[in-house]
Amino acid sequence: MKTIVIATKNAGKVKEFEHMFGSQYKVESLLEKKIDDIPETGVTFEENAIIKAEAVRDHLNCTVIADDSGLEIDALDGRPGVYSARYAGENKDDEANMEKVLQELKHIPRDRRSARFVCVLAVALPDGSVHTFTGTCEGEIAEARAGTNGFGYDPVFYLPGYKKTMAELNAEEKHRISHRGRALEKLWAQGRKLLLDS
Ligand SMILES: O=c1nc[nH]c2c1ncn2[C@H]1C[C@H](O)[C@@H](COP(=O)(O)OP(=O)(O)OP(=O)(O)O)O1
Ligand SMILES: [Mg+2]
Repeated sequence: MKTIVIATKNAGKVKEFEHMFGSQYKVESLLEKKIDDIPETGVTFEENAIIKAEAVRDHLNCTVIADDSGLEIDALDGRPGVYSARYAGENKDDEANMEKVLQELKHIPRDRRSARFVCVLAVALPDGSVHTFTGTCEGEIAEARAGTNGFGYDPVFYLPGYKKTMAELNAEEKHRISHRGRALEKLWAQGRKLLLDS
């Protein structure tokens, strides 16, 4: 089976990529590789995805996919955005991040709680090229947490069409509509050749 390296230390992402790449690839991640933390110095998801993919490609000399993603809340002018992972502090605490968002939106009514998840996948190839694919998922910030599936901000991300939070969907349902699922769908449609040729 072919191996694909995902430049992430986020166990929630790894689980989703294992699910989505399914039977076709063996997924490897930075959880089992000795690579120093890569400073995410970009100001866009695209910049950070490229930084992570290129750093690991340059280290391992193989095709690498990186995922930079986060939550944009309209009432907060797009925050936490690229700072989603460290919104409540350097230790990347999902619970504290959700609490901060809920507090900031405490007095914001339902019709002004719109938000979206954004995911940019960057594929860095050994030939030096890099290719990006973007997916988004529209929703609202719930008034309280619900659900235990997924990771990150999923318990506070409400999908009006499903009357559920992202954390109340099962893995298949999430992948069908999520920012990550949609970005991967584009990679699959437009960039699959990149993976097959590398
Ligand atoms: O499907 C998702 N469901 C809920 N929350 C999500 C999702 N996708 C991203 N998120 C949140 C988690 C984290 O707060 C931030 C990603 O930050 P981001 O820098 O891309 O990832 P990270 O630092 O956790 O791991 P790494 O850079 O090693 O891939 O957005
Ligand atoms: Mg990160």
